[in-house]
Amino acid sequence: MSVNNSNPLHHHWDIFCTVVDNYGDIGVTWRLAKQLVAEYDIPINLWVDDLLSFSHILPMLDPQKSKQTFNGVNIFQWNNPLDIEFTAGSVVIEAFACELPSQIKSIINQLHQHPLSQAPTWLNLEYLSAEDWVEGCHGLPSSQPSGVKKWFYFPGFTTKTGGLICERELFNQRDEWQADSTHKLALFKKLGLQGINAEDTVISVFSYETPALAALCELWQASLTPIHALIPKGRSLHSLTSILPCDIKDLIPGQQFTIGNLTLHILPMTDQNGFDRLLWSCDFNIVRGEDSFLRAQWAAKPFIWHIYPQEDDYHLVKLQAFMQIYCDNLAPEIATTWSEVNLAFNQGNTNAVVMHWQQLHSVNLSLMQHAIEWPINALNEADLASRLVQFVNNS
Ligand SMILES: Cc1cn([C@H]2C[C@H](O)[C@@H](COP(=O)(O)OP(=O)(O)O[C@H]3O[C@@H](C)[C@H](O)[C@@H](O)[C@H]3O)O2)c(=O)[nH]c1=O
Repeated sequence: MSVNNSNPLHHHWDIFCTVVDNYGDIGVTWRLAKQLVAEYDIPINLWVDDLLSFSHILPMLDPQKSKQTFNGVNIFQWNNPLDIEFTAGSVVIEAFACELPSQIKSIINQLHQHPLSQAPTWLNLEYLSAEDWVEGCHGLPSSQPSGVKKWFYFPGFTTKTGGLICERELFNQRDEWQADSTHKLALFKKLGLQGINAEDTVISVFSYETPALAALCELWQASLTPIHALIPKGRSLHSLTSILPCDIKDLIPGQQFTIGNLTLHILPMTDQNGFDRLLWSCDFNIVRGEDSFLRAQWAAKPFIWHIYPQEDDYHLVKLQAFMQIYCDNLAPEIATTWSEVNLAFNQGNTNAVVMHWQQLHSVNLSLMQHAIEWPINALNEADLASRLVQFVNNS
């Protein structure tokens, strides 16, 4: 590995991602990488330390292969120390404060100090939050001992933040999909989910563990009309063991079982496009983390956000910050009901979640209308990729 760069810089960008747990870190970086290639024609190298986790949301990926290309993105196995030749491009992104390999840091430093070379723009892509302080921190530089600057890039919901990931054609594609109910029925069939009629209520569930989910399932069993809960094999099911017919490990995608008017379907994991279409096809989505949380908003359907738990319940501060902006122009009774459902779900408060879910019925139409209007407002005219490209050009 050497500093073989002299001006001009190579055009490509490198994105580094460590998989902490779950799929969010790789989910966000993979989505951004695809968009930068497709919409900005930027060659992207995505370095990932855990290809096995990645393969759950990109089933065609071979976890054994150290180099492969999908959607025009070069995907590299990131081992420490790095065992694949690295050539600096014009941008290096460390996602979510993952520590860059020391070889790469020293290449960036050497390029910075070399009078005839230019170092890549070095960015730290942060987690999404709707909190106020984000505006003040977005775009701040931190000077490294060598003098090179690392920039902090914060996604967010206002014009003074880094924006939200959203592909240019996404809303058109969603509208076309949702205009014809045969699309959702065809998707359910393709996923091996049986017995779902066009007028049935369909709810996708991609949450963490919480007793609130079991309480809702109990409520749904007594519903007067059929409800289908679509749940991938994973963390949500750990809260439902008392109603599952077998061990979670023995469940297979496509399997379904009915209790009262509730049918639970075990959902196969799909790629991200498939997951989007699933969210577009359901009446209500229970999502989590960072990426599915945003995709549920883009689906223009009502949702519950099960936020990733943090120490000292800090996640509840982040939840409140988002609920405040989401409810900003909602009538008070709608805002309160929706917020209370979300809070109860996140706090695992079984009585409260059931009570507030029942109240959702009376505000459902307004909530659905709000879900349709929200995505345009939330984008604030520019998505994350376009703001990021502009940020890099200006830095
Ligand atoms: C269920 C499903 C999900 N997905 C994708 C959508 C998302 O990109 C990804 C899930 O990511 P998230 O919704 O963010 O939830 P997550 O819980 O998996 O990830 C979390 O990981 C933690 C380490 C982070 O700190 C959190 O902020 C959060 O990102 O999986 C598919 O592509 N296909 C599927 O079938």
